[in-house]
Order: sequence, then C-alpha cells, then structure tokens
Amino acid sequence: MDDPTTTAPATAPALEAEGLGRRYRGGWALRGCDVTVPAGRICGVVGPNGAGKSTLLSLAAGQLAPTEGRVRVLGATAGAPELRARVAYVPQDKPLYPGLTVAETLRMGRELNPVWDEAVAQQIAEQGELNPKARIGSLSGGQRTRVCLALALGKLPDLLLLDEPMADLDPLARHQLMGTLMSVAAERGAGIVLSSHILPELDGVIDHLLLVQRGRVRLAGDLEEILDGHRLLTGPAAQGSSLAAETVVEQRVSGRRAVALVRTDEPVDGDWESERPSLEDLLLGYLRASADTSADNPNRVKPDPNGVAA
Ligand SMILES: Nc1ncnc2c1ncn2[C@@H]1O[C@H](COP(=O)(O)OP(=O)(O)OP(=O)(O)O)[C@@H](O)[C@H]1O
Repeated sequence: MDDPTTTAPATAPALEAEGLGRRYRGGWALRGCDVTVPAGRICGVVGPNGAGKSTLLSLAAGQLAPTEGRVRVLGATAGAPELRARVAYVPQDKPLYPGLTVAETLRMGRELNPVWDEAVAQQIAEQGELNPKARIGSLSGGQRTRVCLALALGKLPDLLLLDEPMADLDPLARHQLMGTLMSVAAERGAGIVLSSHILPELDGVIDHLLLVQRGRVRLAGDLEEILDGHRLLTGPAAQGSSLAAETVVEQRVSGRRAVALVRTDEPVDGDWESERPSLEDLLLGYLRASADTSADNPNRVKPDPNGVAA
C-alpha cells in the first residue's frame, strides 16, 4: 500500500482537509473543515479576526498538528519532509533572525534550499531598496515582510502559504509584490493560499475562496461559481420581507432603499434591481451578517447552529 506521506502526484490538490479541527485550551479554533483547493489556484482565505484563518494555514504548513481530521498538501500529509522544498510558508509574525543582515538572510535561503532563484529573491529585496548590510532587527515591519517574501519566492515553491502577507506594506509595495507573486504563480503554475483582511487587494487576484467564520468554513469553492450563486439586490425598503428568509445572507436599509445579498442563481420576485455581487460586496455581506448579533433583523442569516465560538 502507498505510504500516504510520500504519495504526491503532480496534479494533487494544493490543499485537502477532511474533518479538520484544532482545539486550544480556550476551545475550538477550527472545526469540521472539509475543503479542497485544486492545484495552481490563487486562493483567498478571508474572515474576521479570530475566525481560524491562521490556524488553517498553520495546519497546512505542518506547524500545528490537527486535533481531529487530516490535512494533505500537494498530495502528502501536511508537514511531511518531502514538502519542505515544495511549500513556502510565511506566517503572520514573519520570523527571521534579527541579528543577521539582509544579505546573510538571503544567503541562508540560498544555502538551505535545494532549488533557489537568486534573481527573484534579489529583485524583491532591491525593489524595496533594502540595504543588504542592514540587520533584520533594524528593519520596519514592511521591510521584514519583503525579506520573508524574498525567501519564500526564492525557493521556487509549488505552493505558497501566506498569512496576511500584505498587512504591513505600503500601497506601492503591496501592488509590486502582489504583481511579483502573480507572475511567479503564472510562470511556474505554483499555487498560492493567502489570508487577507484587505478585500480590494484580493479582487482580480484570487480565483478560489475560503471564507472562515467562527472556526467554520462558511463558503468554499471556485470564486466565479460562488459569485454566480449570489445576487446583490437593491429596492424599496418596504419590501424587504418579500425575500425568502433562507436565501438572505445580509440585508440592510440605507435611507429608503434596502440592499440585500441573497444566495440564489434564480430570478428574484419583487421590485428589486438585481446584479452579480463584486467580491467585496459578497465578503462584506457575509462579514456583516456574522457581526450582526442584533435580533431586530429577521432576515439575517442565523449563525450556523453547529458553529463554534472562536
Ligand atoms: N496559540 C493559541 N493558543 C490559544 N488559542 C489560540 C492560539 N492561537 C489561536 N488561538 C485562538 O484560536 C482562534 C482562531 O485564531 P486564528 O489566529 O486562527 O484566527 P485568525 O482568523 O487568523 O485571526 P486574525 O485575522 O485576527 O489573524 C482565536 O479564538 C484565537 O484566540
């Protein structure tokens, strides 16, 4: 029988989780996670603070062990030795040796990785005008992020797991680095799974979505299919109750107009202008619905009864 830790066919999904869960002392951070992210996708992991995004990425990187279920990455059990060269993980806290210089850090990347693209690593460092002699401990948060991304992309991974990679970067750096990430992914067919709170930064970039809320994966799949399965409705405020409650993700009134995000690909009855939501409309609708704990909105989607408090 094949050893499950070593079977890694080229077309294996980037990420496959089955019944995946992780519990800390305070409770479940992630539970019942069943997702598949196909190879070569740019997958956005989105959700409010404390939703379980970092936990999922860390489990995929093999840095955390599941409490229950399992997670495979590129066909092998997360954390398997053979994945070391194929997967680059940049956690939120961007761990680097503060006493090393930028040049020493990149040299370490070159020496420790069996495959290394010096040109890509140098390009990322130079774009940020990083002084090669500067100590890591003297760099700003955004500069350290740049060094981490140089290390991650320099090793030419098949999969990048990036936890809030752009959070510390200024808009120009964000734009540049996102462009570099996308071109590396396109040229090499590498997959990227990245968590982010910066919703506009994901638009036009991701083609797969995981929305995590309260430790549960609430939406998962091909982004176009998810967007096609939702409508953003605008209409007179008075007719809000005409919508089938079970389809309403979120609804709010702005002046005399009601705006509703509904889960349907069918025409909607009533005096509604209907359009396909943008990624930001979709995500904000779900995030607002989750944040809205008021009882005075009968149409809001109720929290998943099996959901776990994060
Ligand atoms: N080491 C830990 N010990 C105990 N609880 C933890 C630990 N790490 C995370 N948690 C808890 O697990 C839950 C999920 O945390 P996680 O960091 O995965 O969320 P997140 O979606 O990445 O949040 P953020 O967007 O704020 O980074 C939170 O309730 C958090 O408090």
